[in-house]
Amino acid sequence: MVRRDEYSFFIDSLLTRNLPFAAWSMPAEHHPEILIGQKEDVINLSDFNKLNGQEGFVFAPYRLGETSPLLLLKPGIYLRNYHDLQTFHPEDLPQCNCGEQTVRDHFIIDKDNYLKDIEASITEIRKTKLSKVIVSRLIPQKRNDESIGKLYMQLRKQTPNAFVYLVNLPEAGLWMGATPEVLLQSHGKTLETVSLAGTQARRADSDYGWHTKDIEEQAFVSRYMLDVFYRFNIHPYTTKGPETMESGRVAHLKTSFYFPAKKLEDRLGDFIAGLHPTPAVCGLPKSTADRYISKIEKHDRRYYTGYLGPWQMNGSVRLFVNLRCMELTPDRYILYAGGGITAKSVPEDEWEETNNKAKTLLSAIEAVQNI
Ligand SMILES: C=C(O[C@@H]1C=C(C(=O)O)C=C[C@H]1O)C(=O)O
Repeated sequence: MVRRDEYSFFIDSLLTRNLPFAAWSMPAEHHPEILIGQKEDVINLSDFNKLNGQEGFVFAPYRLGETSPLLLLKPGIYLRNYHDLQTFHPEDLPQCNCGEQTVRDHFIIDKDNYLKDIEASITEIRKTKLSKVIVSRLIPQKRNDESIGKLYMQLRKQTPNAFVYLVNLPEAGLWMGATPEVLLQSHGKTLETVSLAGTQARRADSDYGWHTKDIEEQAFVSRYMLDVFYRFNIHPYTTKGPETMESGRVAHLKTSFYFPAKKLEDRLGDFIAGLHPTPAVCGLPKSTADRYISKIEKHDRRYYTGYLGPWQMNGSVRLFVNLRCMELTPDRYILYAGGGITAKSVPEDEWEETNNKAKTLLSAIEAVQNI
């Protein structure tokens, strides 16, 4: 058996036992990592700043709520490469008594109503203090009896430059995604955070030019990062970008910010609570945009535009914003996609942008359904 088949079989065995786990691979790294636990290893944190002093795999929602708690899977069985996977047998683990997944309603907006919402958002931006808001929608896709392990392998193969994950946690459910956006990542003694915004379809020739709308939108996010740095007394720092970053079927504008980790020490949890949600997924001014999102979006974002990743495991932090993701229900995949609306937005283009963002996951689903 090739390694990929073994790994997909491994994932399917964990799912059969309904075990809580998080599987992931880092951008441009090919080895699999997986953390497996039991029900009691999943803890529910009451607030974003409660991460200080904790360790494990974090799965955080966009907004804290009863249906979407902030979860941490504590370090239990941690496998870090193919060799670890080969020597471990999920068949030996007991079935988890984690309860069935809650069946939820998902509000699916049609194109006409989405375009109307984007029009309304542009009008709101022109006449109020709101300068940018991220509006999102859900895209359903039929789930047949394909192997989820195979689907995860397919997504890993198609998007090697993303943080590709599959998470199964009681209360949150089953989620998969391939996100390009770093929230906070350590490189030895340095921390990196990123401002990512502006989207266009990926080009075969990689010869990208950017419109003012995208350049401004990304600059808004960078500006916000600097405000947070100021509040946490982070200086000096270095920057790289803005530069084009390709991911899946789209490309974005990205600036990376680097600073010494010792600037934060035991305040890392507070820093994350200060950053999240960034204007890349919410808008500006942040609280006005957040209120507007509650009003305009008829669906619950749950973990989409939240963040996830290994937190303080082996002393490092690798958190990503939960984009290009979907919730797996027994009969449907529910994809989440959105885009930043500014005064210069064109509704039809925004609709297309969400379609382009969803293509990464849709093409992986199609590939495994057509085997
Ligand atoms: C909101 C999403 O992506 C965010 C919005 C972007 C934009 O508006 O151009 C670009 C990257 C992300 O920060 C999404 O993928 O759903």
